[in-house]
Amino acid sequence: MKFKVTCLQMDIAFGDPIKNYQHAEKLIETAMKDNPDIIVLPELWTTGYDLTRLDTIADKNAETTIEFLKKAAKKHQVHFVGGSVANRVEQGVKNTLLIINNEGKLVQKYSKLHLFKLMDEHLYLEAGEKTGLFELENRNFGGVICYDIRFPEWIRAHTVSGAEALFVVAEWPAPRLSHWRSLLIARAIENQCFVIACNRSGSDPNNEFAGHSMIIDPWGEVIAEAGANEEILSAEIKLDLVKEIRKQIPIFEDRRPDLY
Ligand SMILES: NC(=O)CCC(=O)C(=O)O
Repeated sequence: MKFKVTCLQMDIAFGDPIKNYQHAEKLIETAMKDNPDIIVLPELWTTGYDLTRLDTIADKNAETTIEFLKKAAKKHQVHFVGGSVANRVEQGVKNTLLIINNEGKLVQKYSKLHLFKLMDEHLYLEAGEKTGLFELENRNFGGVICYDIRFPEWIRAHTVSGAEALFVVAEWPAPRLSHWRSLLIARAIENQCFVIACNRSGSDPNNEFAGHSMIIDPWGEVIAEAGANEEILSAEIKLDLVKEIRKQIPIFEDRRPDLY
């Protein structure tokens, strides 16, 4: 089974959800010319990292963003790994990834587990509590957010539970581009899974972002990589390759969870 996946590596207007919805809508229209099966958006794409103004700009229960994505999913009959959104819930604001299927149904919400202190997330956001496992067309996937990729045991929790591809949504700054690339390739090799990673481009008052969204196969080969600027990046992922590679080097059989 194969899926065409498309990352919308977009620039994000700081603290301006209306502008970002309009911009995303245009990018989705353009991306659809290539007939993708799954469209991926970056982390916090409606607000950027405007954390001090979350009181006014966070999306209550992510309702507006869910509606936006549901409408686009139904119109274009495409699945969305709909990036993450500043999601106002009872306990505070979470950084929540939204998965909407091509019938316009919300199939999963995953809130970022590891908050990134270097960008003050711990001061403004609440951490999530469960995995980002989800199913589309009866295949198993995992979804995580940016800093989460520094925690191999968290990614492993998704692949031992059956994920064949890992989606990563991010706002990863340019000075750590080499970490971004190495960590994503390592996660693909050690988990023998596809990695589809959508970063943002552009800058905000505090950071310049790296771009370089990547689509990596389960052997660790980069099958598509964006540059630093805004770009729509697509590739086909053939999920049967996961089984082949896991048969060739059977790390899931050989690991020793009795000792570690
Ligand atoms: N938005 C993030 O989680 C950024 C993570 C990051 O930059 C890192 O180095 O890790």
